[in-house]
Amino acid sequence: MIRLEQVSKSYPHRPKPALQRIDLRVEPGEFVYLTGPSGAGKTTLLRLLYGAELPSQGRVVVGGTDLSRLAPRHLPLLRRRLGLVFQDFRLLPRRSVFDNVALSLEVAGVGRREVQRRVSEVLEQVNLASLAQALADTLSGGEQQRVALARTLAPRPDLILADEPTGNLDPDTALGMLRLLVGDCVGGATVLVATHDPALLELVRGVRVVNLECGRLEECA
Ligand SMILES: Nc1ncnc2c1ncn2[C@@H]1O[C@H](COP(=O)(O)OP(=O)(O)OP(=O)(O)O)[C@@H](O)[C@H]1O
Repeated sequence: MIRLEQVSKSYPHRPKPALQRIDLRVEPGEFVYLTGPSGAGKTTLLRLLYGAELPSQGRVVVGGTDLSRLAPRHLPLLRRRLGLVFQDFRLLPRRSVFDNVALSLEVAGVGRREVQRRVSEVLEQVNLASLAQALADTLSGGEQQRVALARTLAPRPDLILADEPTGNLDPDTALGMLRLLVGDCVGGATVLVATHDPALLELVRGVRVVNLECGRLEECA
């Protein structure tokens, strides 16, 4: 699903590269934690995977598409197969939970009936069915983050990239969120979760951990 070959990324006016000669393979359906201290290059790596940055050297291949060569006009097509989860999830505050999730399908051209069906299904999965008609800004932080996750899951992405998805959540709520990302509701998608928080790694065990230190990669047992 993901293949990075000798990928380096340097930013202008920065003495050190953000990423150095990274090799990484992630198989379809795999769940991977991407860890490392602040500034190690986690966000940069994710940005390369959704085409927000180009590598300075090396190849970035996502779902068979070489992003290092992709023309910008083809990016929207690739992004349709991706689901992004950020700490700053930006819901439409005065719209209902249902509408916030439905929008992600409507922009993809999904018909009304199918929108109804899929939004209901995904709200069940993230345990928000009872709040479907609530306005987004009346929800708790954890509930809002689950709406954001539902919005990401509804179009059934092949690859989910999450950057500090539990950043603002208390440990119990963070665990709930991670269980969703590891569980059935991602529908077999490949999931990459970036975090600098070691406590998060304790929450879900038995998953692959890939560690970045100063732009270099090491696999942890
Ligand atoms: N747009 C940019 N322009 C210049 N330098 C950047 C840019 N984005 C990131 N960097 C630099 O690249 C390095 C890696 O940053 P990055 O945000 O990828 O790290 P991170 O591991 O995600 O950190 P954090 O956990 O704090 O979010 C840092 O030194 C950062 O200052």
